[in-house]
Amino acid sequence: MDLLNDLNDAQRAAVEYIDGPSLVIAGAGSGKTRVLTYKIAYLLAKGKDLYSLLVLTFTNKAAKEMVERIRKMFGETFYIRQKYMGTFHSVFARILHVESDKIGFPSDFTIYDEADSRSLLKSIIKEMDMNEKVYKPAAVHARISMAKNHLISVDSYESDSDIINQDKRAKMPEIAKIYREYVQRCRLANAMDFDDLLVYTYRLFIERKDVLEKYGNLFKYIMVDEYQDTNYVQKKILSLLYNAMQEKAICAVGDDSQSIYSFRGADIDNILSFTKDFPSQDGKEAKLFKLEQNYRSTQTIVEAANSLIHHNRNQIQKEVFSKNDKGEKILYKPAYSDKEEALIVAKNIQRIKRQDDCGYDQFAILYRTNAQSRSFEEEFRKQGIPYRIYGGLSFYQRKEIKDIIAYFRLVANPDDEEAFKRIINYPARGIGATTVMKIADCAHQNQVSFWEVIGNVEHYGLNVNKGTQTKLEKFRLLISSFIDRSHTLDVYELGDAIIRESRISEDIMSGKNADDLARQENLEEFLSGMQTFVAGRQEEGRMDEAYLTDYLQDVALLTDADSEGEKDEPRVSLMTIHAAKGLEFATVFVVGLEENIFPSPLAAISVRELEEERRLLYVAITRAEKHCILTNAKNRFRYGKMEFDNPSRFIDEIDASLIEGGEEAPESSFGGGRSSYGGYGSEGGYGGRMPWDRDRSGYRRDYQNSKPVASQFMADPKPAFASSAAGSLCEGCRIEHQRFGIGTVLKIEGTGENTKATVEFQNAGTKQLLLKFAKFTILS
Ligand SMILES: Nc1ncnc2c1ncn2[C@@H]1O[C@H](COP(=O)(O)OP(=O)(O)OP(=O)(O)O)[C@@H](O)[C@H]1O
Ligand SMILES: [Mg+2]
Repeated sequence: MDLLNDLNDAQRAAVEYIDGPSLVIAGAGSGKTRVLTYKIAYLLAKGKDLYSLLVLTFTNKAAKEMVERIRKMFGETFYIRQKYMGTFHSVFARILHVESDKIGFPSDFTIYDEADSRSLLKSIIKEMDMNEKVYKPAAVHARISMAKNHLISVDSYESDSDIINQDKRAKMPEIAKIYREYVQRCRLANAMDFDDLLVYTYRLFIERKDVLEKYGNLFKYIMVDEYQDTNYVQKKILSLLYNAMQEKAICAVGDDSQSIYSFRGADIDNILSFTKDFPSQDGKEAKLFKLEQNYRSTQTIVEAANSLIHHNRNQIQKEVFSKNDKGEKILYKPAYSDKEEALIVAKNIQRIKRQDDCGYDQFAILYRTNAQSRSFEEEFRKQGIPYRIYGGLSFYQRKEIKDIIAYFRLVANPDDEEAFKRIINYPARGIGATTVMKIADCAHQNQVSFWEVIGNVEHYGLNVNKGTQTKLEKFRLLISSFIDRSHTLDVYELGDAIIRESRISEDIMSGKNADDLARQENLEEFLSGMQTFVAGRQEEGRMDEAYLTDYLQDVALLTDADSEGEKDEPRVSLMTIHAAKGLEFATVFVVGLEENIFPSPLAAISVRELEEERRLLYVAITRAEKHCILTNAKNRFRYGKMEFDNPSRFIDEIDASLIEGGEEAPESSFGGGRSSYGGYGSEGGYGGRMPWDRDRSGYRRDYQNSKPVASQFMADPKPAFASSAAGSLCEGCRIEHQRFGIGTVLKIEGTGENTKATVEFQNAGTKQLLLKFAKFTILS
């Protein structure tokens, strides 16, 4: 078949095998996702209906890209509805919206996002008179989420002594109680959190064999991307569906070296037990395919990534090679400070952009934690480099947008407690916190929703004065009028009415400062997003379906990597490595490669966690097609104070012959090369010898054999930076400052305690230093 000509033999074999279960295990960039895409096309060409394919991708965006590719193969007129293609959460939310009444959940349920879940937990913790400092909502949520993803119900949780003991050790013995209340409150609000979308799907399939059978008959093929990151409940759901299929066919693709979600319950063993979990019709094992050629990256990048991952003991051995160009070495650029790190990245972006004549969208900055984006944002803004942040606060998480969406949610599902609390007094309508507390009490005593209470104030004995009662009634009428219109207006028209009549527009449009303008832009962006949604529906001829819930579902389930934002100009992408999974960029910067950041300090305690951190770096490096640049900062402002960190041990683990750089800027000041580098970590005042300071790749060994030019600096190892050197400072001296890096002294003024030096730093501009406090060493 022509279609398959642009696949290699191994990929082609994997695509063409459609008669039973198969697993493709292969390294990064070897075409796993491509195999799935072509397999869909292949099945369609063989006459299968798109509806009969269940395709689970890691992001909604990935699903959309698959559809686009298939469209290209079949011609633009090919009409595709991607109802059963998307993330586990979005596909099963779609199924639940049709079927949830069969397990006693009204189908217009709301989806609580992470913020809603935490806010509800916060209320519960407060109501139960527990200490919020001990019972941190995020930590409690993580525990509950872990339980749900392992299908541990409240009852089993309570009666499991291991779990209870763990909670006791974590000083949160009452989590079981919170869990119980949380589940009840979600029920009462007719809401499901993210984990519930999986848990209730599982229950639906267990409790209603007829529903399971329906989907078992419908699906002719199941495909799963990134299988290594599936968790227990996901595997269980797949397995139920699989067993219900008439002809059993599933294809999962994954890479155990890229399993990076165990903190969310992902189980790397799923990939190992796949062949057992999904036996073929005649009881045989699933067919295993291996892909070995990486098409994404240069040889050097592939080899560097391989050399790193080989340090993991628990890894399936596999070959990955590239026939692309050898390419440049991995560039390693250490910086003095986070500020300088951002500068180095910006400079290299400009350099490569000129050199390769490419757009800003060819670059990605990948970091371990979201908080690290700040220094890059500042530098990029200063230099006018357009960028976009994925993650952190995604568009739909911003306050003004969440407020508007809360109106939508309440219209779709008036029992939604979190939405109710969010807008009962926004924009301000004189309904204070005390009133809300009273409503909450009343609702809990009577086991009804907030909305039910304000609709029947007297019946439930809500104790508020006449004035407040009038205000509540006005609010109720406002929302009711939207509810009435929601049956006739489209989402955009409804949004427009809500924004005007609730007076949100007045609130947002009146301000004139920069923040207000940003909010106004967001509001406009939001409205145009709704227009796009409506237009899409019209195009598909689906104006009749209840699409307010659909719209809300789309919005609630957007993942970090899904948000696209303005497409007007190419931008540098900034994101966490977790969000970058499956993506590729011509140039990738992996930043913040420091002990205490990457590997994360928590990971240092166990081999298992350390291996996961290593896989995370493997994922990061393998996103790069042509250039991969690693950076770290010796000094970094964190948690409000200056922190000193050694370079990440992972840098040492990459085959040294594949890396260049590593010298301090500028290159000549320390005798060059990487030799100067180890001096900091192994002897300086803020490092000392670390257990992992092995003499392996050459950094430290080189250092020990070489005679550093900066002998003054090295002669005074403790502390490495000292103001005692100030006595011999002269104009024209070159110094290395702890924060500002290398600079030349222009002028010295004053005497004794008040001596000041004016120093021009290479990367931090000109600064005046009071020598008494300044921390620097003299270089020459
Ligand atoms: N046979 C091929 N010919 C040309 N290009 C290919 C071929 N196979 C894969 N590619 C390209 O190589 C890149 C990587 O492929 P793909 O994203 O499918 O890999 P992957 O195994 O899913 O990677 P990851 O593990 O990062 O998810 C893509 O740009 C893809 O189009
Ligand atoms: Mg992939």
